[in-house]
Amino acid sequence: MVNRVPSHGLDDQGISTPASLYWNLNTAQLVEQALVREEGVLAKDGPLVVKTGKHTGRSAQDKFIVRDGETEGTIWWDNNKSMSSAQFDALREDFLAELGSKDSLFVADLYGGSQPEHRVRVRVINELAWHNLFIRTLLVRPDAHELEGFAPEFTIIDLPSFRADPARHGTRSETVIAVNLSERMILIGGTAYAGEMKKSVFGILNYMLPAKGVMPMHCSANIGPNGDTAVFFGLSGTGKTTLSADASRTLIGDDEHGWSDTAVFNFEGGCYAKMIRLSEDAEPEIYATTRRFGTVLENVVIDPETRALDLDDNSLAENTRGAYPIEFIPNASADNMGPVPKNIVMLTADAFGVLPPIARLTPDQAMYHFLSGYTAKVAGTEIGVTEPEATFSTCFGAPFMPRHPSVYGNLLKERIAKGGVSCWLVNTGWTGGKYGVGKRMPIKATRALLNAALDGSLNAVEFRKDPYFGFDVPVSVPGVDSAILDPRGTWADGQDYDATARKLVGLFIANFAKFETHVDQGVKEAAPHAA
Ligand SMILES: Nc1ncnc2c1ncn2[C@@H]1O[C@H](COP(=O)(O)OP(=O)(O)O)[C@@H](O)[C@H]1O
Ligand SMILES: C=C(OP(=O)(O)O)C(=O)O
Ligand SMILES: [Mn+2]
Repeated sequence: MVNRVPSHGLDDQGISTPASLYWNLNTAQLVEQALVREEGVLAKDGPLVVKTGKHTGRSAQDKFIVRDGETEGTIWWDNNKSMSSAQFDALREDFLAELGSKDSLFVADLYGGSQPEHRVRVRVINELAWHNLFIRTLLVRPDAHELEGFAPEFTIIDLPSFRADPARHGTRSETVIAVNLSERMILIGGTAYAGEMKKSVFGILNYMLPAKGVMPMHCSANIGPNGDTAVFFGLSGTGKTTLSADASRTLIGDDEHGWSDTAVFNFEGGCYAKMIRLSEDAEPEIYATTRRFGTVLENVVIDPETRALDLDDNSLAENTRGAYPIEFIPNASADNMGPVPKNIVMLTADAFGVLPPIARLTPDQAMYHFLSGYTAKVAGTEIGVTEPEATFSTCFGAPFMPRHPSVYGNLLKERIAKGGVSCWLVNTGWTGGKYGVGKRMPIKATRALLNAALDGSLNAVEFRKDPYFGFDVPVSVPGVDSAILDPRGTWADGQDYDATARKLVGLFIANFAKFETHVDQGVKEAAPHAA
């Protein structure tokens, strides 16, 4: 087994363990290890299939940032939970003791960030081979030469079997994601959901890059045939991954990017797609990744005999996931980078049936919607609960933003002010009125509208002003059923639509109150009105 110990070993970092250390194993070696250690099984066509147990998604309430001299004045504490240095010290001591009790550990040296001058060197130490495979698949893989002298700037220790102690560590539960920005260490324990690792690296870059004048973004990105980059902001489930994989455009990445003076660059080197009810017809590129070696499938149900996948089975999780290297998508950028954007798309999944499937935004409206970060969930699964649930998550990613939203907002504002960028709001949510009646927007319709927006042809059609939100909505678009362009028309009773629209406007206005003092008059006036 290739297992070259790098020049900067764990001893350099004050970490000592009798465990066998597996350094920078490749995909085949890590899959082999995962199977030998019975961490997962192989699916029919090659993917490694694993279960994460209790945690099948992120534990946002269990994430903490250490509050110290470095972070006191730089972190947006209203949105980030704090941990004291003493609590972190105790946690680190216990993590290091636990490392000492392991027989084997897997270590990967990786980059967060594709643009060389803006990346961060991250070392990830895992107790699970499949977690090591996951993070190696998701982040940017250094070449053999770069690995030799690799000196980590940040270290992540990821121990799913660790149990945090609320009394000793100040945590809320046995689960902990503790981020120490001055010691440059992240400790993840008590959860096996692999997405926690990649989003931790996102948090690091979201903290560091604004100081270098780079805008970090929770978005996907791709490049059109004319070299026109588009970025797609959106909260989880709004369609970043789905819509960015489009055969007619070159994929830069599906989730986390930086916008520097010269480029849009992926923070990652892999994608993390939702697998639940994935359709081969609507998402052929992503579907194909479920049929090859190198993909890691989390909580996807598999027949123990035939090893066939059942992507429709949500018995282990609704949030079933697939991780694969970006080159598994046929038309992916070789360097995970593209030119600065021509189009900014804000994705939302509106469950109220109020927002149109596409709208054109002025720069002020774009700022308003960026700071609002609206999406919605359909009502809960309990019988009788029919009201959709609105979520406002600023910058379309509040859980990942260590700094105040105005920091990210101002970076966006500067970029839009330079000119040459068109902004769009795209609703991938539910049409046709109240939930129960409504249907999710067909992926093909969303793609058709997006492509018309991105290739410029949408600018040639007739627009109307939305009476509530004030943005421009196309009246008809070639190749798209005009009926879906006007949400009010899809409701059985227009007055029901109006009542629901007024309610949603009220939610927007109440949510935006906290930003009023941070924005100028133009952005304030971009607020919706209860017409
Ligand atoms: N019109 C649509 N646009 C995008 N996704 C849709 C649409 N309709 C249904 N979906 C489904 O919604 C989910 C979007 O998730 P995903 O692309 O992973 O979002 P994100 O990457 O923003 O978290 C996928 O499961 C996709 O199949
Ligand atoms: C990985 C995640 O991101 P997204 O759902 O936006 O793809 C997540 O939220 O855990
Ligand atoms: Mn995604």
